[in-house]
Amino acid sequence: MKIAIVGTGYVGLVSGACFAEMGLDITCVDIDAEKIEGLNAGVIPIYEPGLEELVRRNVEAGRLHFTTDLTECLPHVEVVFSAVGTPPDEDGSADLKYVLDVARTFGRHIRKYTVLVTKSTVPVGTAQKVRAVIEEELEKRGCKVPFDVASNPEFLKEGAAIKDFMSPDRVVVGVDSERARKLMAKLYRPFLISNFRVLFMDIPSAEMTKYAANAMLATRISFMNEIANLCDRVDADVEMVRKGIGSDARIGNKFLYPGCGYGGSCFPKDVKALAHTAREHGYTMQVIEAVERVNEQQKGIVFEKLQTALGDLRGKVVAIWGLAFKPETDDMREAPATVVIGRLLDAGAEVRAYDPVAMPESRRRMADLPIRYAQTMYEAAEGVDAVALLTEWKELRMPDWTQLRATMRGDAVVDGRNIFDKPEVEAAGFRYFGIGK
Ligand SMILES: NC(=O)c1ccc[n+]([C@@H]2O[C@H](COP(=O)([O-])OP(=O)(O)OC[C@H]3O[C@@H](n4cnc5c(N)ncnc54)[C@H](O)[C@@H]3O)[C@@H](O)[C@H]2O)c1
Ligand SMILES: O=c1ccn([C@@H]2O[C@H](COP(=O)(O)OP(=O)(O)O[C@H]3O[C@H](CO)[C@@H](O)[C@H](O)[C@H]3O)[C@@H](O)[C@H]2O)c(=O)[nH]1
Repeated sequence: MKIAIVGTGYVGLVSGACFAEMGLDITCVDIDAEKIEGLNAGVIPIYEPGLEELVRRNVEAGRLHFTTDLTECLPHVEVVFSAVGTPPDEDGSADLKYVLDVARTFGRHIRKYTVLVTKSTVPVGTAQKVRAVIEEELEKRGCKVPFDVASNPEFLKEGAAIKDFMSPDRVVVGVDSERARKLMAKLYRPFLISNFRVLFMDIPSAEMTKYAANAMLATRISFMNEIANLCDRVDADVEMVRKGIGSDARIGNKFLYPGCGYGGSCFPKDVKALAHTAREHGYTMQVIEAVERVNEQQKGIVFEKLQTALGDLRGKVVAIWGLAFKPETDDMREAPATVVIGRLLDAGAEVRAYDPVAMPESRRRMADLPIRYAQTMYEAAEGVDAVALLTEWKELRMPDWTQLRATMRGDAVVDGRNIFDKPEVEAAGFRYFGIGK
């Protein structure tokens, strides 16, 4: 089966490579000519474990192709996945410009029955808009080509994207025709061969499921961050509390880690977009709006702890360990590091930074800021007053505290992800500041 995937970002490229691995013939399409040129030359535009090898293998096998022109492959494919970005607009709503652009091209050029599947995260009601755009284009052409639209939200996590795509907990598919349903079932069968967990539903429910899932996960994080902030004030240890509640099967132990706030290209934008959809329908989602407010506040927690530790920050030097919004990615969209670094510099502090993979991205994103990058976590910490850990990369988890104590000027360690052993850090002569522990 031949399919096209439009948008060659985290979702599109991973989906394309994984479908190709299952033996399908995939064409990945992107309007970014530089990206496509790079991909055709074997350059992967993002850091995602395992992706480079997966792409190379499938390109070599002749199953994975890259182009800037959707119209070129459209006559040959049965399904088009739309995995373009849906960035937040100024009012928090999802900007559907790219999604509707794809629909327009689809409507202008299809010649036979094809299904347009939206994989991007889009607000409930988007499929109707997509369908209307396609119908409008077909009408302009004066022809009646059969087509279907479908919703197939993606649940992969960056850093574990291939594993998540290859063995998903479930696949959610919103359809309104039997023909599209059969096609989608065929497409996903190889991924779920021993336990078919494709949940078919109506399209609005599928669109809504994606936001509900992200909002629920974000809610757990903001909830735990508030519990941690209270633990700080009453001398309780949130790590004990986390274990205590996570062992209740009704609660479960995942996504209960307090820290310096959630970042990334999804939770912040999707929580805002859900709240916006609700308001558009005359309803205020109070829990969801509070989740976002708590997160905004939490992104400042490391800065506040540095203030507590160091007092006036003017002239103080701080090492930032970890810049990406989470480990195993170079993505810095909405990363807490951007907030902490901005506030430190505004307060007159000097910033040294180290991240195993996100430094090129950080240099690009914060090009105008006077950040000094280091080659190792130890180099970043030389002569500083405090170190602050923001991303729990594996290589940052077991520092040699004795060595650090000898080379640092000050004695403050702010653990924005609660990964260090407080007694061990204190035994080496440091003052330890965790999040609720
Ligand atoms: N990043 C994730 O982990 C993740 C996970 C699940 C869902 N999502 C959702 O999937 C969607 C894509 O996210 P992403 O992180 O992969 O985005 P991204 O920004 O990494 O990639 C989007 C790509 O689409 C391309 N594009 C835009 N308009 C186009 C057009 N008309 N034709 C061809 N290409 C076009 C851009 O050039 C870009 O390369 C979003 O809606 C996001 O919310 C993301
Ligand atoms: O207990 C936790 C778990 C996560 N985080 C933070 O939450 C953010 C998001 O992490 P994660 O969910 O692992 O990464 P994403 O790649 O953003 O994935 C989320 O967003 C994607 C895009 O919609 C969805 O597909 C995924 O299912 C959903 O987990 C990161 O800043 C994490 O540090 C916490 O603070 N505490």
